Parts: sequence; structure tokens; C-alpha cells
Amino acid sequence: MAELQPLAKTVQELAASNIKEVPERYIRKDSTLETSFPVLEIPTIDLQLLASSSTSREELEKLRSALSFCGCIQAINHGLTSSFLDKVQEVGQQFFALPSEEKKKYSREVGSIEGYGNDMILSEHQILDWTDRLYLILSPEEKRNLKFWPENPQHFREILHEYSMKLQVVLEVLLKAMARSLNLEENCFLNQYGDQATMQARFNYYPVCPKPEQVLGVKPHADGSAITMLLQDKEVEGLQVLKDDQWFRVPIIPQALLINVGDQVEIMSNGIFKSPVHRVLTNSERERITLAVFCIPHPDQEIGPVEELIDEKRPRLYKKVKDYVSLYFQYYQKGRRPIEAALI
Ligand SMILES: O=C(O)CCC(=O)C(=O)O
Ligand SMILES: [Fe+2]
Repeated sequence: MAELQPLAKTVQELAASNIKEVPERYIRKDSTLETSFPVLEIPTIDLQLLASSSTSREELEKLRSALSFCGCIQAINHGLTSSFLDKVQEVGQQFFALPSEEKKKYSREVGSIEGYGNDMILSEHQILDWTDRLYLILSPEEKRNLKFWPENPQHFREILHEYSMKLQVVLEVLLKAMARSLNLEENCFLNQYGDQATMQARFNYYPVCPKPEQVLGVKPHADGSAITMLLQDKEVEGLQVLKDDQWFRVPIIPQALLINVGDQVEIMSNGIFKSPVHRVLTNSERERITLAVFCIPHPDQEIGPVEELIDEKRPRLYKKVKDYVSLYFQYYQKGRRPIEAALI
């Protein structure tokens, strides 16, 4: 990725300087930001029920229908206690509340995604997202770059480590249940996902914005992952999902994990499960912090539609692909939906 020089100021620094107007580089020419948006009814799924091998057909059907309807679920009973989720949120808040010089010890380098910084600038004309991020590889553990893992707040590292262990369990339960919901052998998605896959965490920090109707926290995109698990801010909304050409708000369900299909599972499921296009809005009153964890197959792992999901009624939609994330970035820069690169 050819990245241009990063900006001198993070968005957090910009927002703290009491500006009344937003710098030109962040302003969207998108009039859809000024309207109000309906709430999306995202099905709530009990992961405890899915984890048992005798899961009722009804629960599996609920999962299948949610993932083909809007591509996401609000997962509850996922095995992470509310006090532990509070801690995960707290270390995120504490990190972004540190002085700039302290956070900048973990700054990412130009051209690499890992570490602390603001939106990556890939072209002069790019309209920037109103957000700062801390991006960390969680697994496999030997790929972790601890130099980017904050030592302050004190328990940041151990809490994030524990979080990644727990999400690994959640991911397996989910991938198996997804296969069963389509009457497939339960390991068929898990096998394609592979045992060399990586989990990457992205803390997203959205400072308050003096002109929220002019900017986006994150521009519209679908995730290049297989699965994404999002721990939303407990109090501040902002995420929206595009469905049938309309934007919907994603409600906050305290203690739920918002889990969405990424492009790679859309490909594996031959388009049955949908990788939703989504974006983030900001507001002028309260900052918002979320933690997205992307689950991504190893670049050498070939992924493609499961054979049993291809037939005359539903012909093969996607090619087999490797290293989807690289493809993703090439298309993304051209302003196209990356998954088009995998269409037959
Ligand atoms: O912060 C959010 O609500 C969503 C962030 C997101 O879409 C992403 O990190 O890919
Ligand atoms: Fe996303």
C-alpha cells in the first residue's frame, strides 16, 4: 500500500482545539447525512443455544435468516461476563484519554496498519474519516507486535489477551452453527477459515465533531474479513447499515456483541450470507469508542463457495480466491466494492 505522509494532528487533537468548522479534507459531499434514520431490527441470537450439538432447528433457522437478511446479529449469552466487557471498554477509554505524547509511543509507521494513528491517506483526494484508531494483531500470538500494545493503562495487555481468547471460542461456535444452519457438515466453514487465520483488533475512537452532518466517522464499506465482532460503545450510537438502498441505525444492546458477516464468508456461502455495507456517523455531544475484531483467513488459504451450495438454482457466484485482503485494498482505493473482484 502506498501511503502518503500522515497528517500532523490526530482527529482527537483537532477536536480538542475547539474548532468551529471542520477542515476541508474531512467534508463529505453527501446530502444523506442530514436526514433521520430508522432503526434496523437486528435479530438477537443466543450463542449458548447454538453451542449445543442438539440446537433446535428453530434457533439455527433464526441465525440463517438473520445472516441472509441483514448480515448481522446481536449475539447474547456469548460467555463473556458484563464485568469483563466493561473492563475491555474501560481500557480502550483509558488509552484514548492519555496525553497525545503517551499515545504516540505506539504510533503506526507509514504504510503499515498496525499501531495508533488516524485514517490512512492513500490519495490526495481522499476524504478523511473523523476517527483515530489503535490497530493490533491479536492472533496467532507469535505475530503480535507488542511494541504497539499499550503498557498504559496497566492491565490493557492482559485484558486484550483474554478478550481474544474468548472471541476465538465464540468464533468457532458461530462458524459451526452457520454451517449447520445451511445443512452442511459443521466444519465446512471452519476448515476454509483455516488454522493459520489471524484476528486483528481495531479500537475506533470518534471524537465529538462540531459539524457532524458534514463528516463520517467511517465511510461506507463492507468488511474484508470472514467475520467481524464489534463491541459497541455502551451509550453512544453511530453505526449504520445499508439495506435495500436505505441507511438504518444499529441499536445498542448492552452486553451484546454485534457480529457481522465479512466479504469472505459471503464468498464461502455463495452469497447466501450477506456482508453488509455499513458506515459510522459522529455527533457534536459525545465521543464514541468501539472495538472491532476482524477474523481473517491466512493469505495463502484458498477460499471459495462451498460446493454443496452451488446448484442449478443457485449457480456459483464467486471464484476461489486467495489473499482477499490485498484484493480488497486495491478495489477499495478505486472506490469499488471489493467483493466484485471475486465475482465470476
Ligand atoms: O465503530 C463502529 O461502529 C464500526 C467500525 C467499523 O465498521 C470497522 O472498524 O470496520
Ligand atoms: Fe466495518
